[in-house]
Amino acid sequence: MRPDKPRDPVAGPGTGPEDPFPIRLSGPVIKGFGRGSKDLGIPTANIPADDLSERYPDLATGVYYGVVALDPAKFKYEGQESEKPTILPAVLSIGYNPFYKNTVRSVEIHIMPPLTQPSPTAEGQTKFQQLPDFYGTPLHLLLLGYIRPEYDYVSLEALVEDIRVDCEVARQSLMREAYRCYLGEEGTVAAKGEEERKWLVSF
Ligand SMILES: Cc1cc2nc3c(=O)[nH]c(=O)nc-3n(C[C@H](O)[C@H](O)[C@H](O)COP(=O)(O)O)c2cc1C
Ligand SMILES: Nc1ncnc2c1ncn2[C@@H]1O[C@H](COP(=O)(O)OP(=O)(O)O)[C@@H](O)[C@H]1O
Ligand SMILES: [Mg+2]
Repeated sequence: MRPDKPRDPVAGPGTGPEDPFPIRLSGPVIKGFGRGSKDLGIPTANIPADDLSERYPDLATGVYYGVVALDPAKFKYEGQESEKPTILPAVLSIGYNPFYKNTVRSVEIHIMPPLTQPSPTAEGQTKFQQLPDFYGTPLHLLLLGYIRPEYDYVSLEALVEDIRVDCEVARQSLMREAYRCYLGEEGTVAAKGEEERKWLVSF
């Protein structure tokens, strides 16, 4: 069960991602149990978790933050005109969803709006970003940090509120100079994270 204590506003070292991060994960967006949008109002793009245990046998289950890109041949983010994919902030869970007692591990990614836009999940708000569906679209994900373990919750509302806080922790963590460069925004140090950014947008 979720421990009853206040949450840290950021996660991971301020100096930038530390071993084993950044971690590259990718795959086509597949169907999950359909609970994200329907039960929680939080859509999560699921990608296959099959080769995780082989590639990262020690990767802890839990909640992570990172950045994602979607194949522009199949999905364009609002306002995106060119074939250059938009890199967006993301928060995700890797695990068994103890609240739902899943028996297989899943990777579920909630894609957030750019950091330059106001947060729709600031305290007191629960307007998680809802995009048009993009099932089947190839997705590249760069894991940059670990936030917390997965928990069971006393109620659905408690789970939703903790995921809202995860979104804020992810945002604040990614806002830091040493992480923001992975989003490839103007004004950030271009050289840093360049190789990872190149991989992110190559489909
Ligand atoms: C940031 C984030 C944190 C999550 N944390 C938990 C958690 O602590 N416990 C849990 O049971 N599920 C957690 N979930 C998973 C949700 O329960 C899951 O996304 C939901 O069941 C949707 O599943 P579906 O994609 O199969 O429809 C989390 C999801 C996200 C995106
Ligand atoms: N902000 C978002 N983040 C992730 N997926 C989103 C988002 N907005 C819409 N989607 C779409 O919603 C789908 C996920 O909804 P969800 O209810 O979790 O269903 P499933 O159980 O099939 O994963 C994604 O596969 C994607 O097509
Ligand atoms: Mg999902």
